[in-house]
Amino acid sequence: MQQSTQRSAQRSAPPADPWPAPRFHDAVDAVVSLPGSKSLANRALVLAAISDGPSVVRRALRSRDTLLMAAGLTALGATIDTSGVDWAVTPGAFTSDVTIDCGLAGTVMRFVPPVAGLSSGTVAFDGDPHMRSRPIGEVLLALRALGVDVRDDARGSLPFAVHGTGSVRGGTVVIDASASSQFVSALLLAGARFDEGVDVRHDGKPVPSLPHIDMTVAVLRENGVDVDDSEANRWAVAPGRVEAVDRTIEPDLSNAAPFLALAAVTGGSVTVRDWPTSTTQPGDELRSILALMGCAVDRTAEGLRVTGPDRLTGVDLDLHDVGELTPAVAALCALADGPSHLRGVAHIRGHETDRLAALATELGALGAGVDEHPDGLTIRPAPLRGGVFHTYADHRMAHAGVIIGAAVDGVLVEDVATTSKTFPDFAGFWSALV
Ligand SMILES: O=C(O)C1=C[C@@H](OP(=O)(O)O)[C@@H](O)[C@H](O)C1
Ligand SMILES: C=C(OP(=O)(O)O)C(=O)O
Repeated sequence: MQQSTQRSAQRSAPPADPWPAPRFHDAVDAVVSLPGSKSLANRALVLAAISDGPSVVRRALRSRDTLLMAAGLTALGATIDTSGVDWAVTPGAFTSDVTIDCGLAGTVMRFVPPVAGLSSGTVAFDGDPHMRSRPIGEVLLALRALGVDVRDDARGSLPFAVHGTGSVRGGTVVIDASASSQFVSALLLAGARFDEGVDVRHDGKPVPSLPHIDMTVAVLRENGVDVDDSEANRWAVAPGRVEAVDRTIEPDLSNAAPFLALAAVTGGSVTVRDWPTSTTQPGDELRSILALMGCAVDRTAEGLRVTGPDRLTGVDLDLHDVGELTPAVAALCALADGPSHLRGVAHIRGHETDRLAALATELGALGAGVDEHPDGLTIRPAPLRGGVFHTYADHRMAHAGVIIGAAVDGVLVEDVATTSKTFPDFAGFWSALV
């Protein structure tokens, strides 16, 4: 029987820890409405806070990362009403001395400091313990080169403080963004409000997650900002106003990965409602990845439907552009009928945890053959057994764990609540599909 799941608020009791991942013995048949995109929501919030009028972020995602972003921008001086489904944002004067908690949100740690440069107060940044080892140094160097006084303990990481003067000179800056596309997005998002705008050039190994920079460019243009991205590895934002934001947030297509994977591993069918026909979200790439693994992928009147095959095919994939999909894809590879090679994702060692090491350890502990390479994984499926799947405070490791648990008896996912980073009540939502 087809199950339709539409949940919007945190309403379940806190999940057990470790959490027995639901085992799906039958082919799933479900239609789901997923919460909004973290990447789109946090870009919209930043632009709204530095825009020239009252804004609204519709169907905002209510998750740890977006609430941290809202709290950070509110601390700076914006007014953000997060009480409803649509969040009203009113820009304000940025004048206070404040401390901003980045949690484990890359978008908060990278996107807010350039905005803080526009404040006349001192803005201190810190976050979760692991956040102190996620890369940010290139953004701090860039801000200094653009005229911002940034003080840290010389390690180029959290904690640091931006001593704003109320304006940022801006201009041209060369950075090495090979560790994260968010370095570039951060400078572009605030760049129109710098006196000279900003001209960012990348010099280094290829920038990962380039579609996320394209997303940044697209949302800037939607809000009236003039961006020149006609040359590879160079993005120039002209100085000017940012128009008020009125944007409906699309469902998070990267967070669709475990749900579509559920169809893939059970040989069933999952439809994600409201899958956009055109999008800047890199998660849209799931359509081709799942098709390569043998799934049928089609659009229906309701959304995007994935139907799993009898047996999943192993794949050889370069995930450089879509690194955040790696944990879910790796879990699928461990359940495929042949070996897979995932490449091009050295940078995900700097994500919420070292995802390559974590995946190799956790999939390996359940019986998969996994070789860890500097930039990827080779995964050789083998009969898997139950056990505790550790998540290292990483929401996408939890997604990998529940995918394995759907197909293997006795998998317990440690700290499944870490999924609240980008998905409210993930465990309740997932359980409702059994
Ligand atoms: O700009 C964004 O919203 C994101 C960019 C990517 O970061 P990296 O370039 O660090 O991979 C992605 O992995 C992350 O989940 C979200
Ligand atoms: C890398 C991710 O997050 P962040 O925005 O914290 O970098 C992610 O969500 O996979």
